[in-house]
Amino acid sequence: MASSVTALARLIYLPPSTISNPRPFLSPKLFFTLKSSYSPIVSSSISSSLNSSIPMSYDKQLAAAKKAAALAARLCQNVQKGLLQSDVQSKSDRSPVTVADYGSQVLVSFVLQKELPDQAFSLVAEEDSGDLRKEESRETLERLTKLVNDTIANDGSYKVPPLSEGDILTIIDSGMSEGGPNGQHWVLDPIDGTKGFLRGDQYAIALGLLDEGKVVLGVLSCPNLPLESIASQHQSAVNRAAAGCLFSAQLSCGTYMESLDGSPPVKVHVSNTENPEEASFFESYEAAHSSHSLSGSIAKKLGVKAPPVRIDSQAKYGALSRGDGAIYLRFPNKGYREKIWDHAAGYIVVAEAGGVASDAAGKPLDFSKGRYLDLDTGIIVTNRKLMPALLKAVQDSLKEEVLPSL
Ligand SMILES: Nc1ncnc2c1ncn2[C@@H]1O[C@H](COP(=O)(O)O)[C@@H](O)[C@H]1OP(=O)(O)O
Ligand SMILES: [Mg+2]
Ligand SMILES: [Mg+2]
Ligand SMILES: [Mg+2]
Repeated sequence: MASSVTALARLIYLPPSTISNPRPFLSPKLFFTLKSSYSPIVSSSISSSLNSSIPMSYDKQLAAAKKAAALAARLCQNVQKGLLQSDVQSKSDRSPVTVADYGSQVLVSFVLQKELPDQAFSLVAEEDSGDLRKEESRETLERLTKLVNDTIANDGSYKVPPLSEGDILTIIDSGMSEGGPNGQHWVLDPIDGTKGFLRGDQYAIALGLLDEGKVVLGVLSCPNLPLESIASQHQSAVNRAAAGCLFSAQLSCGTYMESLDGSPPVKVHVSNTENPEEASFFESYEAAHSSHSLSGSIAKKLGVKAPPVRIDSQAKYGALSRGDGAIYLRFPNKGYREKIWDHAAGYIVVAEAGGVASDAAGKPLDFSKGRYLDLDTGIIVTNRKLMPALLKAVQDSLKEEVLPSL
């Protein structure tokens, strides 16, 4: 390493003392500009030597991710307002949801590429343009294009000509990356918790960044999540409280929450409780997404007294990261394959707040395998003190229960 840094120092005329302690003399910006523009061999040997002791900064990517997820939330909120006003919940027509899912994906991809023009762009996202290209989707595509252009124009940050329908389709398909263990990949669920979105309940725009297969930052935009704890509130009271939370986390930097209207961020921490009797637990609102009977039996074995808090989407990870509850249990039907966009952002939001997520066998979640998580049975999330007892209760309950097949 010393020889690489010596060569770099000579090239850019840094003082000799920089060679033994390079980082303080290089602002993060200059350091990463140098790192990316210097020859690949030297730059990789510098970065691997430095990475072992100095954490990489993802500040710029985090700022872009927050902006993207907040703008997408605005589009989703507008669609959801219209959806509830037109009482479309009682109809089988799900097109407004589709418009919001696609619109959110377009805005996130658009903002990331505008904010980070010098970086290679790879996005693993839930939606693709296949259905939108069909003749019967003409009206949806028209409406989507207007919605996206109106949101960009109202925001005012980007002076660009309106996007065409063709642009919209192309941007949606920028999310078709396969991810994997090498390089950086954004991971996006443009609306996580579609059923909650339809009901007017919880949903999240979930955006994470993988670097060499590890989640290094995550943002959860939760437009309907109350700013105050939802620990034991009744759902109707929860719905009336001031809402709209943006969680953000970066590796080794903690987790922060701010309001979507722009209050200053506050650091959050998971519940510290070691006593299961004081712990409450989250699970899916939808019984089809996660076995309520299995989590009920686990909670009972563990000694949890409180009834489950059932909400949709990765808002559960956000709520857990600020200590609203201490446990999140997720046991989909046998055969259901979890996607990385359903957990990447939530995973780091909880981990940086002091929590831990694993599969039902206690293995850490592995985001490096492509679009799917390859895991055993379910996902469990809690604080570090409760994890051993939770894992035992999970394994004992799993022995007793056979999950239904899909
Ligand atoms: N059959 C299913 N089992 C488990 N999860 C599902 C199923 N169908 C959809 N999902 C996904 O589960 C997540 C929400 O679950 P929950 O709200 O219960 O935590 C969403 O990512 C949702 O996808 P989507 O992103 O399309 O809404
Ligand atoms: Mg999802
Ligand atoms: Mg989704
Ligand atoms: Mg979906």
